[in-house]
Parts: sequence; structure tokens; C-alpha cells
Amino acid sequence: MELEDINTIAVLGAGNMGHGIAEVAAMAGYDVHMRDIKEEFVQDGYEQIEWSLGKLAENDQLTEEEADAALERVTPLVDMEEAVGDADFIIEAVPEKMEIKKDVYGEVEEHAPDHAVFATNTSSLSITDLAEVTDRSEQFCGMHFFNPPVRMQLVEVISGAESAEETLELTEELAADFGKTPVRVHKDAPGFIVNRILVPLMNEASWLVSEGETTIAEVDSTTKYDMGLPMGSFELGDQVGNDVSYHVLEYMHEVLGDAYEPAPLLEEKVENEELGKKTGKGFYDYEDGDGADIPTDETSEFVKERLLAAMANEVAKLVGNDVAPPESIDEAVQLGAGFPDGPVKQVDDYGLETLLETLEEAYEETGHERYAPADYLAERADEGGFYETDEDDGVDFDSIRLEYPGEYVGHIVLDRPHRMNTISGDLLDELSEAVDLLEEDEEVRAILVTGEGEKAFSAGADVQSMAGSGADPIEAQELSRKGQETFGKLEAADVPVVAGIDGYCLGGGMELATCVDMRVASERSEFGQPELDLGLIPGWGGTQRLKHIVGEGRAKEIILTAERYDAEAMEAYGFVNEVVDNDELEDRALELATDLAGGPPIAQKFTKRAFLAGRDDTDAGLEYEASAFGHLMATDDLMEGITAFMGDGEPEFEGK
Ligand SMILES: C/C=C/C(=O)SCCNC(=O)CCNC(=O)[C@H](O)C(C)(C)COP(=O)(O)OP(=O)(O)OC[C@H]1O[C@@H](n2cnc3c(N)ncnc32)[C@H](O)[C@@H]1OP(=O)(O)O
Repeated sequence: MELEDINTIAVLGAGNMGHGIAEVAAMAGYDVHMRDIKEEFVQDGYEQIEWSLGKLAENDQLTEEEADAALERVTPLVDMEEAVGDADFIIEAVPEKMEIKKDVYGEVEEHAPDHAVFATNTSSLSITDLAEVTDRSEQFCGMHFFNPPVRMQLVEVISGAESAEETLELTEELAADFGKTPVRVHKDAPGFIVNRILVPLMNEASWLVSEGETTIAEVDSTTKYDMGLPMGSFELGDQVGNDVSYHVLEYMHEVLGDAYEPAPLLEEKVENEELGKKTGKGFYDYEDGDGADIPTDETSEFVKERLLAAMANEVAKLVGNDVAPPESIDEAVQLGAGFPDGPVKQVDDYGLETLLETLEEAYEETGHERYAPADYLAERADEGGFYETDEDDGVDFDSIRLEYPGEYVGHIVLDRPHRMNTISGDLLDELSEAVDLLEEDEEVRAILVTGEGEKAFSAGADVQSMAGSGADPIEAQELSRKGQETFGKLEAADVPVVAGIDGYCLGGGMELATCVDMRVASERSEFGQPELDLGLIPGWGGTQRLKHIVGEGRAKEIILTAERYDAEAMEAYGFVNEVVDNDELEDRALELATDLAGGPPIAQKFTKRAFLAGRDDTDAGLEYEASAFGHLMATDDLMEGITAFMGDGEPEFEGK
């Protein structure tokens, strides 16, 4: 079956995941049969979809008409035959109990057409075991959505022992058609990718506290503010539900052995029914206490090393057993768990040899199986990391992308869409290197800077990682200088620089945009310097550079009020050169950069330098201008420009 042959999708289960998946499928234009065992369950799911579509429309992520049309496409049903009788693709999202799922498949098999593909949305059960209940194990695979499906980008597409390649490819295409990012899990291993990394990580944290090696505060301070994960490890456990992590671990323990024995602390939480947010209490108290109140200054290198070592070991088992390659693991965990950097990159950066030693020492000390290093870990430690290092290709960016869309334009894309393209120290390093590369490249005569995705050009400095390191005033001062200097490179670049701004352009993101020569923004963009609201000041040049664009009065207004401004207001303030329709932003920004790239390189360089030279001293600027004017007289570009003018043609400047 091809993707075009899929018209009707049956979603079995109208609970949290089921109705979310049904909504995503309906938004992508499919007819959806959403089925549950009781009328009230399907109605409840249907109302949730209606509410969620309404919210999306309210936030301009859909038009009212699109929301209405999506809802129209969902048919709530109780009868199984009606639900699956003419379905081309069936996504099962019933409770995570093998017996329930098996019963459902028995019934589905009776009524589903022969061509229909079955996909199970499970986070913990074996795809192979489930497939065996059906008569079509080749037409069966896992399709693991993350909660809530409408917002989460990742879908793990999991191969059972007998899933046909065609089934897996079709499921990936369908996930992509839903607007999601599919990541292939090549083997049916417990936890697949994301849970296989997260759950043992939470378990290691619990073991360390159980054994009196550290405290919950230290672990969460380290995970959130040193490792830069979106939440503390225990905070995450409370969010996921301690019973959920515990059951996943029990399953891993049963299938994979003692390395996955649940920690006593976790067991205790489950016994006491302190399951996390949903029961009001878990590792933190959400009813009578302050919830997850995590200190920024209790980070511990010991904890970091143990957690990274645990993560490195899981990565080794996944990669070594061909469950998934490093790139897929990083992509899945970034999209599914919001990690700023993928786990493989994190452990590679820390040093596999060190982490291997950490495991070996801990294994010797405690004898616990969870510290037994995987063979593949030792192998990769010898090679210097999980990622193959390509020696010919010296440039390897993670937080940005460098593209060459043609016609002398070098395009820098801020590429952390899962974190609103926030700017970390690593991103600054990469940006600095990218500007150097583009400046050295004779084939680049203009630079375009944009942010990946539709939400943000950049929401500014990564506040979370800043809170971790910012406790140290010297480090914070260095970070400020680094940002000032990096953005300053764009300002001082010899070639024109354009920013294409779509979405939030806040804080450090706006300071970056301040350093380009021209700014094109989509209508939906929002600007601001919110630093004062955080008790900070703009530290990447904002107090000095913004005034040169909008004047001191407006600059003070923007910074002191910390308000957000829409694109039109920023155009009126002179910050944005041009506001365009949302859909046109990308093309228009590239068009402008391409136009500028066709200009006379030497005259452009001198113009930019003259502006900078005269910024604080007009006489110096005038002197520079006169001298540049003189130099230009002797260039081929001048002759080319004048000849083209006289002949009514288009000049072709060569920068000579
Ligand atoms: C020297 C330079 C200094 C600076 O630049 S200081 C930073 C200045 N920037 C800010 O203060 C902006 C902070 N962010 C916001 O106000 C909001 O966010 C937005 C208006 C950008 C978006 O709001 P919404 O659409 O409601 O989304 P959401 O749930 O708030 O954010 C989505 C995820 O993005 C993370 N995030 C957003 N901005 C930052 C940031 N600047 N640093 C770190 N994370 C950020 C959030 O926490 C959350 O994450 P999760 O989904 O894991 O909850």
C-alpha cells in the first residue's frame, strides 16, 4: 500500500494518547474513526479534540475553518466493525496492558480489511509479542507518539521481529504526513530509544540517593543547571509518574536483567503512592510544598559523571545491538525529551574514556550490575566516541546549520527549534566559526541568518543553562563578552548580513538581529528585550547597539519596559526594514540577501566600515569615507557599474 491509498485511519482508544493521535490525523486531512469501548469515553475524547482545536485556532496555529474541518473528519464510534471495517491504517492506543491489547487485536483482526496496516502506540510492550496475536505480523509495527501528540514532534517507528520494510516505510511516511518527525527503531528493545535513555537515567539518580551518595536537590540541580536538561531528573520522574517509570523498569529488569533493578527509593515512592504530580506528591510536594523547587547552585561533578556514565552505557547497548545509530538516538531524545544536545553528543563531548573508567570503578566498588560496562562502550572509547570523526570535514555544527542556497549567499540557520533557537555558549562558538568561514569564502557575498521552525528566530539566551553557570560572576562576564564579540563579527563582517525573522525575537535573539544590516520580519514576529524582567540587563550588546538603530529614546523604552512589540511596531521604530506575510518570509529574506550579494563587494565593505568608523566619531567616519571613495576610483567594479549604467544593463561585479 502507498501513502496515497490511505484515506481512513482508525484510532482505537480515545484516552489521552488516542484522542491526541486522532486529532493529529484529522488535522492532516484523514478521515478518522475514533473508537473506545464506551460511548462516554469516545464522547469525552471527542470533546477534548474540540477543545484542543479551538485552542489552536485561538493561537492562530489554525484558522477557524481548518479547525472545524478537522473536527468534522473525526467520527466517534463504539462499534469495532464500524471503526475498522473500511480502515486503511489502524493505530491502536488502548491501555498499556498486554492482555487488553491482545483482546483488542483479536477483535480487530475479525473486521479489518486485509490490506490494513496495524500500528501500536505503546511505550513499553513488545511489538513482536503483540504482532503475534494477529495474522499479519509483517503488516504490524510500533508507532510511539509522545504526550501530548499535538505538540510533540517525535514518533518512534519500531520494527517488530517480522515487520516488513514496506510497513515501516509507510508508517514513517504517514508520521511525516502528520507533520511529525519519525525516528526508526530497528529492533524491538524495551523502552525503544527515549525511555531506554530516560528511565535508567532516573533510576541511576534514585540509586545514588538511595545509597546516600547524594541528595535529590543535588541531582536535580546538576541535571537541570549543569547538564542543561529541561527538568531535574526527579522533577521529570514526578511529571512522568513514578509508577510509570517503575513499571517500565520492572519490564526492563525482567527482559534485560539486573542492570535495570529498580532503586529502593523509587520502589518506596510507588508503595507509598507518592506517584508524582498526579497524586500531589512524589519526590516533591505539589500540594503542601513548593513543588519542584530546584536550587541553581548545588551542582555536583560526581553526580554528573555517574549520570553521564549511565547514559553512555545505555547508548552503547542501543548502538552496539543495532537498535538505533547515534544520530537517531540524539534526534529522538532531543525531540521526545527536550534535551538541548543529544545524549550521544553529550557523552562523546564529556569523553567516553572517562565515563568508561567511572563505570569500571563504580562496578568494582559496588558490584552492582548497572555499572557493568557494555563491551561496545569499551570499543567506542578506544575510537574516541560513538560518532565517527570525519577528519576531512573539519566543520561539524550541532546548534546551527550552514547552507549555501546559491547565488553567493551563505545561510546560517539557528537550529535548536525544540528550544526556541535559544542561544547557548556552544551556539555562540559555532556562530563565530561560521561567520569566519563565510567571510573567508570568496563564493559568499552576503550572509542570511534565520531560525529553524516557525516559533522563533530566537527566544534569547538559554536562561536555564545561564542560571546554572551564571551563579559564577566571572563566568557570566565572560559569556557576556563572548556574545558581544560574536554578534560583533556579524556587524563588522565585510559582506552585507540580512536576518529573516519569523516568530519570537527576544533578548539575545534581538541583540543578534541588531548586529545585522537589514531585518525582514514575518507579520507574526514578536520582538523585545525582556532581560529586566529576569533581573538582568541585555548583556550581548543591547545597551549599546540598539540605540544606533532605533535611537536612544526608543532603545531605553524597549529595554526598560521589557515589553513585547509586534513586527509592525518594530517597523515603525525603524528596527525592521520590511514586514511580509508569514508564508513569504523565507523567500523574501533570501531574495534580499541574493540582491545584496549581487552588489559591488568592495563598495559594500567600505560602506559598512565607514558606518562603524563614524559611529562614535563622525569626523573619523568622514575621513574613512573620503579615503574609501578615493580607493574605489581604481576598482574594476566602478568601471563595471558605470558601463552597465551607460548601457542600461545589469552590472556584474567581481569585487576587483
Ligand atoms: C544576554 C542575553 C540574555 C537573554 O537573552 S535572557 C533571555 C531573554 N528571553 C526571554 O526571557 C524569553 C523567555 N521565553 C518566553 O518568554 C516564552 O517562552 C516565549 C514568549 C518565547 C514563548 O512562550 P510560549 O509559546 O508560551 O512557549 P513556552 O512554553 O514558554 O516555551 C516553550 C519552551 O521553550 C523554553 N524556552 C523559551 N524561551 C527560553 C529561554 N530563553 N531559555 C530557555 N528555555 C526557553 C520554555 O522553557 C519551554 O520549554 P518546555 O517546553 O521544556 O517547558
